[in-house]
Amino acid sequence: MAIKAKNVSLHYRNHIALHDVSFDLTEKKIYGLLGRNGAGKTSLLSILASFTEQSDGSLTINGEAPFENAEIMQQIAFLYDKDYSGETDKVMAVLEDVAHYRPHFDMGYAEELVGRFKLPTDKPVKNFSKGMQSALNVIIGLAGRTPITIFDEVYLGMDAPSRDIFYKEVLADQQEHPRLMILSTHLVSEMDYLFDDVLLLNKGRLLLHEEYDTLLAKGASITGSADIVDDFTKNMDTIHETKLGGTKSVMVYGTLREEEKQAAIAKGLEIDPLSLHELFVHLTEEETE
Ligand SMILES: Nc1ncnc2c1ncn2[C@@H]1O[C@H](COP(=O)(O)OP(=O)(O)OP(=O)(O)O)[C@@H](O)[C@H]1O
Repeated sequence: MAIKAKNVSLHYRNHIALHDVSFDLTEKKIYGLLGRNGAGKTSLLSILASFTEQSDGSLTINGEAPFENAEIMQQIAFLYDKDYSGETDKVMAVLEDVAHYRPHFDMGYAEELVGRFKLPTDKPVKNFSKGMQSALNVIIGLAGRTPITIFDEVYLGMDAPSRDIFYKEVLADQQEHPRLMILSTHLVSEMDYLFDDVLLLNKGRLLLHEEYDTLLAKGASITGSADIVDDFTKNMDTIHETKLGGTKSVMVYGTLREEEKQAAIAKGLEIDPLSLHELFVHLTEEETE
């Protein structure tokens, strides 16, 4: 499976939702797609899932354009906040329906997950709570074992224990049946351990695509006496600052070389790693905030 996006833009009537987005996703791993509200995550995923066509640029999946391409659509599962208000069938009937058009669907696993999420089997899906409907989407996505599986903020309404089951199952099933999986989210601190790679969208532009470990290695917080911190970080890319009395803490982005770290420690500065949550918040912060 290879997804290649080259200078993809998407314009709605009077709004540019995606601007010049380029990336290659070529491995069977878990890609985390992060972005604030309105960053363009759903717009991008809709193009990948062939629901929408880009206005400019090219997007190919295994070398072909996905839009209205039945063969490519077979290879992709797009799970999103679906409206089940008209679904009069019960959960097992819905899953059997899905299994008909998903060649890799594992009904045994789906039934196991219905039990794990404690979904009622005796009432129509339209009467499920929001969190139960989201769990059904998770089950369809996991048991479908589709080569490209996309979960677009699929956890909406799920309580913390249910989300925890979702995350654990993603990891366990991905281990057994690797596929190219994309998880879009803004629950970054809760899900960061799932990601092999991170793509960060900001205002319709792709700010970065990095391996998770590489990205984390680029962030650091440097704390100490304000004037020493200022001097040490004056040529660095600063993404956030806090000051308390004479002590200052500066978050920097970019790779801090080993000798720079040693020099900082020698000056009495403290260097700490940043979390993905901190990088997400500060890299996407408005200038004026
Ligand atoms: N059909 C549409 N017509 C006009 N503008 C739209 C349409 N759909 C989305 N947009 C706009 O495009 C931008 C990106 O929206 P999108 O839903 O892709 O963001 P998102 O990152 O998924 O956001 P969220 O995290 O809030 O779900 C937003 O400003 C949104 O208002």
